[in-house]
Amino acid sequence: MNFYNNAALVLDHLDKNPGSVKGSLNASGVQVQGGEAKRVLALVIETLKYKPTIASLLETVPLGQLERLTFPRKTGYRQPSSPSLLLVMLHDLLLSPRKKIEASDKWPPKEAVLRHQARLRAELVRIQIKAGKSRVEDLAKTAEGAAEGGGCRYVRYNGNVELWGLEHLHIHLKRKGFERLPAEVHPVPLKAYFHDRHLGEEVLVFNGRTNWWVGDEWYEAGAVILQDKASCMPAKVVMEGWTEGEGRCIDATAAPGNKTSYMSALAPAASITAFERDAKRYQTLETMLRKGECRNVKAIQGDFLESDPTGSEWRTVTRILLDPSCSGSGIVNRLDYLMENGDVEADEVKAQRLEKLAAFQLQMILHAFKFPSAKRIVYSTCSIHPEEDEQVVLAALQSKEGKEKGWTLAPRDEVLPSWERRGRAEHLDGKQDWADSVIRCLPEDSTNGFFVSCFVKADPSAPAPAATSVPGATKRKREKGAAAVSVKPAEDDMDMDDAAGETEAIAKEAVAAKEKTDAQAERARRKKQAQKKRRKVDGGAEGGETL
Ligand SMILES: C[S@@+](CC[C@H](N)C(=O)[O-])C[C@H]1O[C@@H](n2cnc3c(N)ncnc32)[C@H](O)[C@@H]1O
Repeated sequence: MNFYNNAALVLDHLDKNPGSVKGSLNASGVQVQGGEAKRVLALVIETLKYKPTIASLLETVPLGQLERLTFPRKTGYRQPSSPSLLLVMLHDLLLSPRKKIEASDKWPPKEAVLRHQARLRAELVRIQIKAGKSRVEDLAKTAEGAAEGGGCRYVRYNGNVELWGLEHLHIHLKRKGFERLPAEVHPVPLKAYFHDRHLGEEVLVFNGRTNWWVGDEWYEAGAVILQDKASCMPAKVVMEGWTEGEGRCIDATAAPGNKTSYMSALAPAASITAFERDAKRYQTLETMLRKGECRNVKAIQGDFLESDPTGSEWRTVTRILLDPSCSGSGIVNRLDYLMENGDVEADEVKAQRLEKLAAFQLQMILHAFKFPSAKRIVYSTCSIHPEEDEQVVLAALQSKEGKEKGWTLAPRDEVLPSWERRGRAEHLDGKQDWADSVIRCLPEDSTNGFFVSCFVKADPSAPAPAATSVPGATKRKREKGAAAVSVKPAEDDMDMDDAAGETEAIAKEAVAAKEKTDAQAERARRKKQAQKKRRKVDGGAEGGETL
């Protein structure tokens, strides 16, 4: 497609010979005139405005590596791995008003880019969130801002990879020309870093434009992991004060495994079970755990809600992390909100979607409450909606299960106390101490939009009830309140470190998921009946984990 090839040629020329865009058009040998020349120039200028944004996208979605296509010279196609060709196509697909590559669908470079468009769009949203921009157009300004100092990038040192220690990482970074600063400085200088004051020594903060890890041996070995600060928080809070011999831990909704991997590194002696319901995401989890050398984690492909909390295998579980499917970040919805302004129908769809997600989230918490030895349950979302955050927490605290078992919120002292942005009391029955107990994060904090809460048992010393499980038995009681709208969002699950989801599809998928859930519930009911019959025949044997 000559239009894009021509614009790419001009950009290539500009890269090598800085000068005026018009001058480059003439000097690059591109044969266009009149209206077509103006069109090429406009594309070049617009692409230049967003170049840092597109470059960041290509770091995370390395199309040049993912698509190893070559085209015979005679076709006139440039390699899609040519950075400039990708730049101009990505500009048109993601950042132009039409959001479209103006070429035939059969043009191989376009086909190659479109294969990754869902991931690219999700990554763009992530960049937008990080930059705190409500409109994609504002990223052009961000690019200029980034040149002067930009946002932050968080790198977590993974102590599980035993070959190297944290001190060696500092030496490695020094060799790469980075200065370790004794305290926070904002904006972070391009060639400096410091450790995060809320999370501790293992989380290092760099300038948002740094990418030293690309091709770096530490990164390749899994000894450093790129993980947003907010996404580190739940793991840190759930493992707070963990002591050896204390009991087992569960990550109930684990894939892709960022938080599991951090839990594992924080307490290498802890025995952690990671549940993941979705088969494809389970594969990603396994890869992540293998790469991160999480030797203390056992991954299970299964539904956390189908585990039997009183089964012998789970009786010693003391800590549970719940980071369930959510609206895919409240920030995305903040953008939706701006687009949907005044659109009553869209508001209704949004409200229904949130209601269903909240019901599912509550169901997960109430299930976790049933683990007899549990004393610390962290519930987090990458949503900024109180419907999925404080209101779910409040419903859990006010539930029969929550009250009977004495669940309350951990005091602020135990939940990253120095983090200033806390919860909203108006959604927590006006209780300021509860609001202070929970954490909120916003893009203004140089993190993704996030929510973290921590339930603790008022009397953790209360004796655990005796095991009541039967081999192979599945206990899947529906929770009061959650039962009527029980929903398991399926493919809409999204974590901000996992840019694979398309949040726009949530509403439709939630409805589809509900139908699926109803069918599953019916199957589970039949299975239970059959098990009951079998148990009668077996005479009720003891023990055994259930899934
Ligand atoms: C927000 S993501 C979790 C991100 C993960 N904690 C991380 O930091 O990498 C939610 C995950 O939970 C899974 N999930 C949702 N409901 C589940 C359930 N009932 N049992 C097990 N996994 C579930 C989804 O498939 C999805 O992979």
